[in-house]
Amino acid sequence: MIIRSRPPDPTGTAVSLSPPAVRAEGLTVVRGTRTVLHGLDFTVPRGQITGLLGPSGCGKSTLMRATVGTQAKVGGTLEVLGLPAGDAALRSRIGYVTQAPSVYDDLTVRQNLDYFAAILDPGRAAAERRHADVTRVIADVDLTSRADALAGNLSGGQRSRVSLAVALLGAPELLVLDEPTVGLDPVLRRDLWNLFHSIAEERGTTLLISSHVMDEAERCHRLLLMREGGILADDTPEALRERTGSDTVEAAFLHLVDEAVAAAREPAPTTAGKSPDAQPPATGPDSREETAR
Ligand SMILES: Nc1ncnc2c1ncn2[C@@H]1O[C@H](COP(=O)(O)OP(=O)(O)OP(=O)(O)O)[C@@H](O)[C@H]1O
Repeated sequence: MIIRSRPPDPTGTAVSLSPPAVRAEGLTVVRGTRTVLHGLDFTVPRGQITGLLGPSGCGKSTLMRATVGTQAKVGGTLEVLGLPAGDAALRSRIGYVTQAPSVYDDLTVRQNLDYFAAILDPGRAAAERRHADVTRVIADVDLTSRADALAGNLSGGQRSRVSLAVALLGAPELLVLDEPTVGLDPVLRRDLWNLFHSIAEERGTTLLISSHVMDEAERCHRLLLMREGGILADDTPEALRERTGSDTVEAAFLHLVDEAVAAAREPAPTTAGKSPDAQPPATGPDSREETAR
């Protein structure tokens, strides 16, 4: 189990010895015949919660799939915990929750977790450790009282939390959560965000969490704001609000969209900037776009 007692250092100085949790340079992804991520540059610092926000279809899930190594046709540089994304050594170090809960309906909550724990940490010798890990993650997601209920008899929100519990097994260093709070009531959403913060602060885990609910942005340490397959901003919520003179991250986002649209209307500068609207055509002759991992 990897538990880091050192709290995240907002200056980044104390963690500078380890590579960032995620480092992307010129990250490009092609899905079908379309380029859906256009040469992204960003880093995700360790031990913090980074929110990945943007409208539906902007590429959040694609970026997450690339990060966990399940996306084909990924070009450019993408390093995760210092290794190339998709490296086999990363499998036990990353927890990933997709948008659709992936649990067996005909097994109880505990049986689901026992099953996944046995894959992650097999063998009789590990039985006691597995039992403790399963009990811990069920408590983490507040499902102890439903541990013996069939997953198929749980509510949608409870099933999502079983998926989250699976991702927490083994205490991964990086948790990638694709819209974990979608469809949850406000109380559960608040409780889950409290859990995310305690995981980051007490265990030093890095969380990359997508959402298209802008009020969740305020709960993150850092934000990657996305639009149309590009990164519109990479900053803290406070800095974004300050920079744009906005009261909320949502207003800051809209301000940045307006800026990007206005910039795209201006005559092309000599070199393209980082704005997605200033990128060359998605199907340009960059050979990296066709490189499958
Ligand atoms: N299997 C696929 N084949 C081709 N294109 C796809 C596929 N899946 C997604 N896309 C396209 O890739 C782009 C990015 O999709 P993605 O699912 O990453 O967006 P998203 O920001 O996660 O959206 P949402 O918030 O609705 O989940 C979209 O334009 C989408 O149409």
